[in-house]
Amino acid sequence: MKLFLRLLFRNRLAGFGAVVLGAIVVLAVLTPVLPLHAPNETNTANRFLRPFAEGHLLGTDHLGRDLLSRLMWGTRLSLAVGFAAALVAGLAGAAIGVIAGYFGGRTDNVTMRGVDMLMAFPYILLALAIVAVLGPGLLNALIAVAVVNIPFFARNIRGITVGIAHREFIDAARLAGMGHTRILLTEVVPNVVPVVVIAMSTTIGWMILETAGLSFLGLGSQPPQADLGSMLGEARSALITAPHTSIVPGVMILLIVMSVNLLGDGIRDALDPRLRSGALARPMAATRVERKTVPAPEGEGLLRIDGLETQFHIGARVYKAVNKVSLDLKPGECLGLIGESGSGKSVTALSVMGLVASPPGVITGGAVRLNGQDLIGAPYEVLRALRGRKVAYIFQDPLSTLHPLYRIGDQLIEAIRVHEPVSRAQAHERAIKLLEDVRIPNARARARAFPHELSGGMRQRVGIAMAMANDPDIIIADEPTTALDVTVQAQILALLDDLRRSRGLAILFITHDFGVVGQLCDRVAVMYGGRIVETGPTAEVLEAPAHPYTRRLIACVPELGGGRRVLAAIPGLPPAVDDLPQGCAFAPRCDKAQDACRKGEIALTGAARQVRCLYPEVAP
Ligand SMILES: Nc1ncnc2c1ncn2[C@@H]1O[C@H](COP(=O)(O)OP(=O)(O)OP(=O)(O)O)[C@@H](O)[C@H]1O
Repeated sequence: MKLFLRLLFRNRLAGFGAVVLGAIVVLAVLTPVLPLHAPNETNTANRFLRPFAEGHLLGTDHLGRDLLSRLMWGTRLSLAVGFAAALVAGLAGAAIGVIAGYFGGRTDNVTMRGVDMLMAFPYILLALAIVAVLGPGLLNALIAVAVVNIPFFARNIRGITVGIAHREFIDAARLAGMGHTRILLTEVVPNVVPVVVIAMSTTIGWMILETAGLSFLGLGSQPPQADLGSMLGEARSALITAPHTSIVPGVMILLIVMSVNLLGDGIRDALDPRLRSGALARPMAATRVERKTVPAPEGEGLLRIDGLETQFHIGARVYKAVNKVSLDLKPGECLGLIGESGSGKSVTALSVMGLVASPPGVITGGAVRLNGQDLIGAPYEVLRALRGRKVAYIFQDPLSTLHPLYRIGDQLIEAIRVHEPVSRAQAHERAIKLLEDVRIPNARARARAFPHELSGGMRQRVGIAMAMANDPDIIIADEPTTALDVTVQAQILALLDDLRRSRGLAILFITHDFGVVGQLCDRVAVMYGGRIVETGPTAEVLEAPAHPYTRRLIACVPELGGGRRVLAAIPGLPPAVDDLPQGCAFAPRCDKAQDACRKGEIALTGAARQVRCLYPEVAP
């Protein structure tokens, strides 16, 4: 709740709306105890008194009734009717939407076609027709406004429910033997409530306006009862001679609707977790850079990452995903980057080409040098020219990176032609050659396939072919074999190894599996809590790990024919990167940790083999 209020008031306009609406609601609630004239007390001798007349702060209307008093009572009524109509429309619409979306089939067809029929009428005509049937009166106006708004809620909520009804947690609830009512109440409804609240908060203003419209036409509140719409309606004939009688309720309607809408927008933004993390904001073309100093290069190399710091800024929280990471990659070399889930491997890899989404990502320090050229903060055009051309990526799930509606051949042709002005026919021949290079059988026919027609292993080969399309110098492979079975995994690793040897490719290989590192990588860097904790030649690190974390990671890998060995899981969880402990981040899970490990900054020491540990297993 505190977070919600903070997010809400961060939006100044929403805060302004909340203050104005709050003041109006408080006044409306206090109206019966305020020292006001009776709202219906007529005094024809005092007709159309101007504002600030004695005893009548806002003047009087055509029957000499006190405008201030009528305004307060009218506001009270209009607010109550608007809120009640929103509540009725929201609850009824949500119930229809949830039932139609959850049960689907005929239930969905019948209810939604009924809703469509309601929507086919212009809403104000429909409201007029309903009031004409029920008869004029405030309650009937409320019913009419609620009914014409039900379709809006029903369609919205049905859409959300259809998405939820096929999710795994609903299937799990069904498998657990839960009945429909229980699933609806405990699984579906809690997921749609925020959407209902958001939709209601943004439509209350509209409903207040519609109710006022019906009252203005004489179909809502009946004389002498005042609501804002009827006050406007009665003042219509004196619009020129006594404009204040129209202006007073008009300004109040404006204030209420404006403040409700501003507040509604703020509530929507504060409640939507995607907006909160910036996921729906349009990401910048390259990661935002806010670095104060540029570190000097620490050595040569095709790719040098020096003291890279990448953070996620979400509200007041700062997630230090990558914390002063330095790595280097030579031509033709394969460097493994290993660590548990959440250790910062992917964010490191994406930072290289400025691909971390901003907001919320920010590169706050360090340098990434490709052949000596610093890429951090480089203009977008420079990065774009290098992406795919010099540095290409392969991701874990090719199904999510390949376009589902284009043939793989066409996607390869597009990848080639982004960087090279070759004809389509030439690009097509190159695409076939690439597919052959990644050992896709019958490449010419396969080029006409859509991604869903290929197996996981074949798709990953296409992913590799896409990465190779422009003959890059470096491939950054982010867990490319995690989703594949071991046989296919071995084939893909062999393919990558062949490609790197035949083409002199450098590979940054991200994985959480030491077995994979052992097969492919010359050197390995171990990451934990956003920092490198150990680096060195793969064989040496595997043979004699220096950091207790590396030792525990290696101990988790089963060995074929390795005899009976206990696979020791690492106790505890990796640290939250928005709340990293002092000293060594692994200390809370380490069986060798001493007091000194929990203080200050622990340096990465050593040369060819480096370790960030005060009590390493072996001296680096
Ligand atoms: N958009 C984001 N907002 C906030 N934190 C994020 C965001 N993206 C990543 N993080 C955090 O950054 C840290 C590093 O994430 P990263 O994806 O690099 O880990 P990883 O080691 O690649 O894990 P995995 O193997 O699961 O991909 C994690 O703690 C993660 O929670």
